[in-house]
Amino acid sequence: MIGIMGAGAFGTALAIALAKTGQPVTLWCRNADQAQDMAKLRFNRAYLPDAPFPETLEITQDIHRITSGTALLVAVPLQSMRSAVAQLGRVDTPLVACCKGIELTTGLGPIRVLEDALPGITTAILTGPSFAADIAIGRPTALTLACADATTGAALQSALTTPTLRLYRTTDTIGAELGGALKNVMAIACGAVIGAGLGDSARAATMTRGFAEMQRIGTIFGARTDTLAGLSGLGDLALTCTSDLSRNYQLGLSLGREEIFDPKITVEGAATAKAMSTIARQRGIDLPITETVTRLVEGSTTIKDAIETLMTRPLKEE
Ligand SMILES: NC(=O)C1=CN([C@@H]2O[C@H](COP(=O)(O)OP(=O)(O)OC[C@H]3O[C@@H](n4cnc5c(N)ncnc54)[C@H](OP(=O)(O)O)[C@@H]3O)[C@@H](O)[C@H]2O)C=CC1
Ligand SMILES: O=C(CO)COP(=O)(O)O
Repeated sequence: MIGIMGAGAFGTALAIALAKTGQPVTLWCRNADQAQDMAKLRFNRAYLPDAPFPETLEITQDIHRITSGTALLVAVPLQSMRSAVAQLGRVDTPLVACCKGIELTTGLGPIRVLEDALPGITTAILTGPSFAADIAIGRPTALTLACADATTGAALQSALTTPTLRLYRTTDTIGAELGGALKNVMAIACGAVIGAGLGDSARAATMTRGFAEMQRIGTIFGARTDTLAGLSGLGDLALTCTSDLSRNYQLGLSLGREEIFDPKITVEGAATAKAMSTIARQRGIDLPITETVTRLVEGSTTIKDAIETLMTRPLKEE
């Protein structure tokens, strides 16, 4: 049995993809009304209405039903993950973080948050370019499974791969965490560029210089360059900086157009930009795009001023 915590878009999509292989999957939902609705309708009306549940997908409200088995996938937004997993109690299976970001209060990524919240557990992260809707309807998708322990990583890779969901494995958990976290910040920046009508050339420049920031911070924290250039880094950067389906990109579009954005929508890059800007200021790391996104999101700069600031920085080598 594979357990999944979080019945939002991503948790539900993974549950459907894994259950389609015929194995038992248990999806835990915190909301009683939503759980009953899903059990009755056999689809997730709130988050993924076009994807019916396979027979082997069980909905539960009993958290103890997901604490053992082959793996427990944690698919809740990063800023809520610590409080979510605190409810689990004893866990007898590897925990796989299925979220992207840097925790505002600690500066930690998903794996480190899990290990901090539940000391002694085995952890991994599943990350890379994929929209929940694509995974749920069985479109081909490739993701990175990062686990510090190579043997556990290989077992998880095998358990979580399906005919339409292909996993590559790595032991570089830092690289996988940082790539997934920072690409969302760059997606906000690219959305803002397009939203403000600055054009595709400016977006390409933002993506490329954003990737340079990802490499700069990755080097400092010990990420491997091939991880950052892989699915969890460059791959996800390419997807979310160019697709209207990305919520981070959509927030950027709204900022660029000076429109209001619905605060209930999950946008991991906003808090991550702030967390990373704090780290960069403390450690003297130059992250101009991340800093600009932080300031745009908090409303302390305008698109016009932000562009002027970025374009008039001292000239340097690439
Ligand atoms: N959607 C996508 O295409 C993809 C998302 N991801 C990542 O997956 C993670 C989750 O995103 P996504 O599923 O899209 O988000 P959604 O907004 O679709 O869903 C979030 C889910 O988490 C639940 N939740 C929030 N806080 C808690 C908590 N404290 N305890 C328990 N459950 C909680 C919500 O419950 P409730 O409804 O009751 O609020 C909801 O079920 C993010 O890090 C995102 O970056 C990764 C790849 C693709
Ligand atoms: O992470 C994602 C794609 O890989 C989903 O992107 P958004 O969270 O921006 O919608």
